[in-house]
Amino acid sequence: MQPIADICQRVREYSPLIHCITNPISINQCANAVLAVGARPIMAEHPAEVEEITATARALMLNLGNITDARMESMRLSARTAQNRHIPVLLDAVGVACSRLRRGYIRKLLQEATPAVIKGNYSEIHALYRENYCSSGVDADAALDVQTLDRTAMELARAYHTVILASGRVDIITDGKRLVHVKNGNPQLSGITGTGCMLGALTAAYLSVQPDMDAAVTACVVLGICGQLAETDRGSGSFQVNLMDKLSTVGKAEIERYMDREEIRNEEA
Ligand SMILES: Nc1ncnc2c1ncn2[C@@H]1O[C@H](COP(=O)(O)OP(=O)(O)OP(=O)(O)O)[C@@H](O)[C@H]1O
Ligand SMILES: Cc1ncsc1CCO
Repeated sequence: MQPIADICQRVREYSPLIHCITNPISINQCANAVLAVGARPIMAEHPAEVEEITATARALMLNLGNITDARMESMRLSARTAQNRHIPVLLDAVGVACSRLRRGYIRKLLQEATPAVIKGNYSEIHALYRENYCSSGVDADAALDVQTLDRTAMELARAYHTVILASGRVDIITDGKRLVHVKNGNPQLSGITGTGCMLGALTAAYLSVQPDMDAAVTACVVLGICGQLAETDRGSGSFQVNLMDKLSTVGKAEIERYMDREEIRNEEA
């Protein structure tokens, strides 16, 4: 795989524009995360302008959290533009395990366009695989284990010819041939809203310079290490501030020192 510090460095060097169509709950954290790692966010979502905006971007992030009619229409238009122009897309299946509307929408979207990466927490990825699986809320079902998600993610990646990123205590990334686990992270990351959305935004930023599964691995390592370094006993407000500080300052030395990534399977080798 490409060295993670090199992928990070290329984003800082080129300052790519990242178009994000996302939910209003975590839109600010996502924009700041993209800026912190050296890319430029644009959070445009009006259906009449998104095609024009996507065409100027180096990657597109689509996030289903807090879906509305307007955002559904915009995401479809932007996905089509990105597909035609070979702009990599990160699709974040937020809430798909608890909503028939989102499940139906994502299925249609996937018939029209192939994202470079589909991401979700364990429940969301499992819901894309098992038609009848449901869970409540946007957080992950604690009963789903890593082995189950390894299988689910690999089969989904093969079926959709894409990369699957299943986030959780262990992040799972696969393109159907390679399977990587990233164990960096901190339980405090699940104590503030939107860290999963930030992971999607960071993956889109790294996809702009590395359009394959190494972009997703890089985002998991960077967010995970920054989560570890941000740990605090002062509470979740301070953790959120520390996290943003670490994202904007983390460098090669810390990445190489703390990276906890394991290649579980590689059918290409
Ligand atoms: N218990 C944990 N220990 C270590 N890292 C964790 C833990 N839980 C989540 N993370 C990390 O937090 C980040 C977000 O993942 P998570 O699966 O919590 O997203 P999510 O459920 O989609 O979040 P949200 O809906 O709030 O955006 C990932 O980088 C993941 O590795
Ligand atoms: C809390 C919440 N609800 C819809 S999206 C979102 C942000 C984290 O996914």
